[in-house]
Amino acid sequence: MDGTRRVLVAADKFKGSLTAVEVAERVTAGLRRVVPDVRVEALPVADGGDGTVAAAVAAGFERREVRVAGPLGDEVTAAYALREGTAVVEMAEASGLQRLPEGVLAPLTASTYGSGELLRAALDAGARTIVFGVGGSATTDGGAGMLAALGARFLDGDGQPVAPGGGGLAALASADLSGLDPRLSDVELVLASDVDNPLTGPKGAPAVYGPQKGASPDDVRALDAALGHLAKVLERTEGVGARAAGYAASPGAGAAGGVGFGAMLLGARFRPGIEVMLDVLGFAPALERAELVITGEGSLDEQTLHGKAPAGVAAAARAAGKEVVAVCGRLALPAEALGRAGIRRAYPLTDVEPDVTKCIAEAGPILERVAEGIARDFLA
Ligand SMILES: Nc1ncnc2c1ncn2[C@@H]1O[C@H](COP(=O)(O)OP(=O)(O)O)[C@@H](O)[C@H]1O
Ligand SMILES: O=C(O)[C@H](O)COP(=O)(O)O
Repeated sequence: MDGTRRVLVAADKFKGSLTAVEVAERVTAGLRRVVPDVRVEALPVADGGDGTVAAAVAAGFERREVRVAGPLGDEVTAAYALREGTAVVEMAEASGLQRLPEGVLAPLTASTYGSGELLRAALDAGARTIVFGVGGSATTDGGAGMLAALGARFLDGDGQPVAPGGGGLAALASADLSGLDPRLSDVELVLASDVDNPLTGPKGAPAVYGPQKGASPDDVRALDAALGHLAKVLERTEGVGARAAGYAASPGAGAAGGVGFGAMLLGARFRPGIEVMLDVLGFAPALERAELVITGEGSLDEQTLHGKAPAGVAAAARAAGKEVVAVCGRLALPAEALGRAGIRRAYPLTDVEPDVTKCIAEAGPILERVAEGIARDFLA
């Protein structure tokens, strides 16, 4: 060892103020100001939700763009990432809340059709493994739109396709999965999600995530019934049968408006999003080279402990015996909870600048000052 300090910056975005790439750049700049010869490796991370393709691209994947249907059917440009037969497909790129025209929520009509088109693009590109990162979606359609884009048919009593979105599933009379793209049976499909909710019920997708997509209590009841109905119709569909009930009750089926359920019908294996992404991004070898790991996200809170990126990074780093600190916009966890998660200390921007509006508007320069503090505490 030559005495040079080695740091790995593996943080998620600060949603609303900094991308994960910007977080890594700002932290690096702050560390260098105090310890000019510090060796910093940047590995922006994501947990399957928005920012997942950007993290893969930062790690060396090729960015590919495709025109697909947005949540309401209007065309959008969506990206996926590809490297050596592995594609990283981010559902939010096609069906995310940020893709809603004018940002107007559409809980009953938003469809995952475009996510199915993105998966098809990955198949067209020759992917053998597809990591399907979900979360941040505008949709609650059980993945029916996605399945339709891949060749399934969802018909009403008159034999006509049902209307797009979870609301349309109430009229579902029959389903036909025989036309699904045959290439799906030859690929490894991994469902990367940070939630373990089932499809329906009190912990299901409509009840837990419907309201943030604009669903009223009545909409939640309607969507819960519609997704339950989808599972029942699939139970009597050739080639699916009892598997549908099993998947509906499985952890992760309720991810991203039930797209987890649809992905399971395609043979997807559910894995916690941050674990999958750390593998895909090459975290383990980077970790080996580092002595200090800096992770983080916009808000370090109770949710963070439940499978969010910093918790996954800290768990892996602690298992390798590395010191972990975190940066964040706001901190809502006591020191003991951080300690249990393997985070030695958290550095919120609000410690440097108590005015939260400024912390968001001037997040970059403030984060640099926060990183200077980390350098003084751990590297000087
Ligand atoms: N620069 C910032 N300063 C203070 N708080 C921030 C800043 N950036 C983001 N936040 C807070 O973090 C929240 C986003 O949390 P984050 O952990 O990034 O995403 P998620 O919603 O996926 O958990 C924002 O709503 C805001 O409260
Ligand atoms: O990260 C999320 O937002 C959760 O996975 C829930 O997914 P959703 O918001 O797309 O329903």
